[in-house]
Amino acid sequence: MPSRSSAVLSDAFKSHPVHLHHKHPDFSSLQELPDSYAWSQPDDHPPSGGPIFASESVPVIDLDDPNALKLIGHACKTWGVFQVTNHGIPTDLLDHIESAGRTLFSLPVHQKLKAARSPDGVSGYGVARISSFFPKLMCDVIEAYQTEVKRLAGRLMWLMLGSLGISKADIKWAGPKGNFKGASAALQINSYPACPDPDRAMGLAAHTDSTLLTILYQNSTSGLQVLREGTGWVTVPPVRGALVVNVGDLLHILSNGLYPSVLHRAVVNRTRHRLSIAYLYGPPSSVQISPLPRLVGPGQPPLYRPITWSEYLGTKAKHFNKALSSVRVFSPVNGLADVTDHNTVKVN
Ligand SMILES: C=C1C[C@]23C[C@@]1(O)CC[C@H]2[C@@]12CCC[C@@](C)(C(=O)O1)[C@H]2[C@@H]3C(=O)O
Ligand SMILES: O=C(O)CCC(=O)C(=O)O
Ligand SMILES: [Fe+2]
Repeated sequence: MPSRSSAVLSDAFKSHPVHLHHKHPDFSSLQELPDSYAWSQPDDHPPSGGPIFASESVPVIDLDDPNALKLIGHACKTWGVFQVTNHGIPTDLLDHIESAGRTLFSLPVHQKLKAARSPDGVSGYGVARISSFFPKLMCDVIEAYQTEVKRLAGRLMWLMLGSLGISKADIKWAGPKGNFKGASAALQINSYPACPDPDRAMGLAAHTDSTLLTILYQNSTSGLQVLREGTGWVTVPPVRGALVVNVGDLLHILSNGLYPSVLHRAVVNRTRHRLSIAYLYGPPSSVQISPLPRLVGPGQPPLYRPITWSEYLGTKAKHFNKALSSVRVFSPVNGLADVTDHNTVKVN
């Protein structure tokens, strides 16, 4: 993570430090799920031993496909998530990051704690910041970074924006070369140890990312699930060499709700360790994100007020899954809840 990015992001948490006082168990030696990790959401949780089989699956898009722009637009509108192949990041490099992540997580707990993340920090070893919103613990860890995906993130931004009819002239903050040079980002490595009681545990609770987009590498153990309206939780199966792309809350705002951010979570596996690496990508610190003028008009008022990434992260740290609706300015006349608001997520 460039130091500039981390300054931008850590500023966001200065006023919302998260104090999580708990032990870091050595998962490799645990035979039973500790009570502090036992969740009680049986209805909301898949049975152990396999992915949910849905009739539809998350689109896998070949970036070399001449129809990639159209396919991406459709995926953003209908799923909020898709996988990409032929993205230009060599599989060898992905294997390399995975083994670097494994090496980090296999260190003894006391060594990992030497790099513990502070309550108002962004990087370091620890549980996800959203843990403070849940009474039970998740098997999740934060760590360092990689930068090769930045170029891919810029390319995906133009594909996603292009599919909305937005051109380089419309996004001044992409810089004179249009390469989003000033973009901020955080790289998070998540480790989900094998769990003796996966039906009662949670890897990472349901959330949307506070980003423009997130690029996620997952190893060969499945666990990522996205919420699909009318279907329920759908597993995003690992595809060798592919990367998952999530629409985040800031793209939701920028697109005036046309590309809704995707609610997702990670479940754990009884026998297999799972690793994922999330590249959380957002705008430069000074940029106010608001619905793009091209996407608003007489029949389509701007639905969200302007907000910087740092301010949005602060809002998320306070309101969690109600953050997006707290930024919303225009309420539908029929008084119905916005289907794209994720404020009805059940917690224990
Ligand atoms: C830039 C960021 C987004 C994030 C908070 C962070 O500073 C770095 C970690 C990100 C993450 C990953 C797991 C889920 C999440 C909600 C969390 O607790 O930490 C996201 C945050 C986010 O997108 O709001
Ligand atoms: O591990 C996963 O698949 C999900 C990780 C995630 O959602 C995140 O880091 O924001
Ligand atoms: Fe996420």
